[in-house]
Amino acid sequence: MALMILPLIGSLSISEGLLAITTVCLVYLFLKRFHNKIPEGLRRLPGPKPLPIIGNVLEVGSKPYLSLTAMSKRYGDVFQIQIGTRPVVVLSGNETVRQALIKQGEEFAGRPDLYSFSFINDGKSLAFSTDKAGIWRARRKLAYSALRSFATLEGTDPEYSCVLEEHICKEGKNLIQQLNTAMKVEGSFDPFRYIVVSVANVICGMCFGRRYDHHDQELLSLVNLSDEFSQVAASGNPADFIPLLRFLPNKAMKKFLDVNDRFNAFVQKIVSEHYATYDKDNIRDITDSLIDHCEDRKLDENANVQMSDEKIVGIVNDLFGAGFDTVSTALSWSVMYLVANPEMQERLYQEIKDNVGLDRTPLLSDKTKLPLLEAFILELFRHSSFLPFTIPHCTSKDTSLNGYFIPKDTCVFINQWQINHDPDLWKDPSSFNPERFLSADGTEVNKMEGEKVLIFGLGRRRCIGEVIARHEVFLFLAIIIQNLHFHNLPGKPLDMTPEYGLTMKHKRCHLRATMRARSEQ
Ligand code: HEM
Repeated sequence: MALMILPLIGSLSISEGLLAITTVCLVYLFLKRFHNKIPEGLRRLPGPKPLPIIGNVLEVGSKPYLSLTAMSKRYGDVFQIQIGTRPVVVLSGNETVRQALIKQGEEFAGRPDLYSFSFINDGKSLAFSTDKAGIWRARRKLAYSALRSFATLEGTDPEYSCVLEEHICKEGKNLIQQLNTAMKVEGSFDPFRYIVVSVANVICGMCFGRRYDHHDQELLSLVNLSDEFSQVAASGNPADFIPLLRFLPNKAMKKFLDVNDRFNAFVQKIVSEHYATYDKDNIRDITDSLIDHCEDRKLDENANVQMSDEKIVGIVNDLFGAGFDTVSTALSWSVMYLVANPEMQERLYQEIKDNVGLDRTPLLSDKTKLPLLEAFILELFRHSSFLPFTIPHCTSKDTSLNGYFIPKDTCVFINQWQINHDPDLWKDPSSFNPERFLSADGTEVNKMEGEKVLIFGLGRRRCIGEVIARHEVFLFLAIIIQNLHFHNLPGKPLDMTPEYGLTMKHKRCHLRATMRARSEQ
């Protein structure tokens, strides 16, 4: 750039040159000042001083949930960092996050235009794309109602209250068999490898009307790669903020692109098969119902929003993707916490034995009879905070929070981990203690305490799969605790260190399980 300017300077006199340089500098300073102008009565965001080009990347480091929590102690609930050259506002604290996402929800509901997001679902993702508010709202409504109606449909077996319960119970029982066989054949198993297929089958059942064998190579190679997706899609991925990094060799980004391509091709193939066999009078699953919606063309008449067929049917891609990785991560962590807390594992088993019995599969209607299990799940969400940040948000207009000015189009990180570990909200936050959620006599879950746990986001962007996810985690866990006793391999201590990503996972490891003996039953 400088070399291109030199010949021009050569044709000027020294005083003309100085005048030109001074003018450029003054214009730059004026624009900078104008750009950063803070409206009267509001304050400039606090935060660490950024370095040129890289900003605060070094301070943020490889565990942003910890470094940004530490920064919130110094700078407060609303502060600004710079990743590369891009300013990012970080929100912490229960009250502040509720104020932003609920009371000022409209202003904080956008998504930033991040480089990595443009590859997810070919840039047409419901969760990650920068769709205009009207389009996003219409798609979200469609996704939510498709999900709800296909979860609550009557199942094929009257034993179950709905098709979701039927899918989970059948997959849960099958999972027990798979783990039992793995124990007999190999003597140990990698819990995530089996859990992820069972969970994927529940969402596949609803979205595509099919399930896959635990040894289906196509599904296995796809769902077992979710770590690579999660690492790049996480808040604070430098390639999203420092454009130069996109052109340098980047192994994680290459794998991310590959996972996205394979994922899109997998879903696309199923969608094409659905188009070929679509019958208006026999809507088989969520994919059919979305195709049906395109055929009818009665899209959100009130808002008068028009969307392409691709954007409508593409919703199934988001539901499938969001539906298996999150829930299988939660369940895989659950098994780790059971092994790390053997007494708790035994108490949970006793609770199921005493209140459900051992002759039938636990059902959703058993929830109120199993307060310790419910408390365990809440503590699992809180302690692991395996979704440490929500998906990044973005401001839709100039706004302010706690008296600080935040311009339009600012990228916003919501630190869920900080809220779940805030000593002002939780007694001894670093200890794993499900009892913190139980009433004094241990018979009920304290709902108010439970609502303080932040893992599904809040407000307009709150997870649309929350109810389904909570049902899945509860039922799968009840079934596996009723049937199996988990423990670690002798001489192999558990490694509970999370690996940072959009969903944080524990390191892949091998565990053992013994079937609960008949005499016990
Ligand atoms: C334990 C399991 C789950 C957790 C912890 C979880 C958490 C989250 C979080 C934190 C967000 C982002 C909220 C924000 O940006 O503020 C989200 C968004 C989303 N989730 Fe979930 N989720 C789970 C399961 C599911 C399931 C089972 C589905 C669907 C079947 C689902 C579908 C979605 C979708 C479509 C969005 C995007 C919403 C939007 O951008 O408007 N999630 N989830």
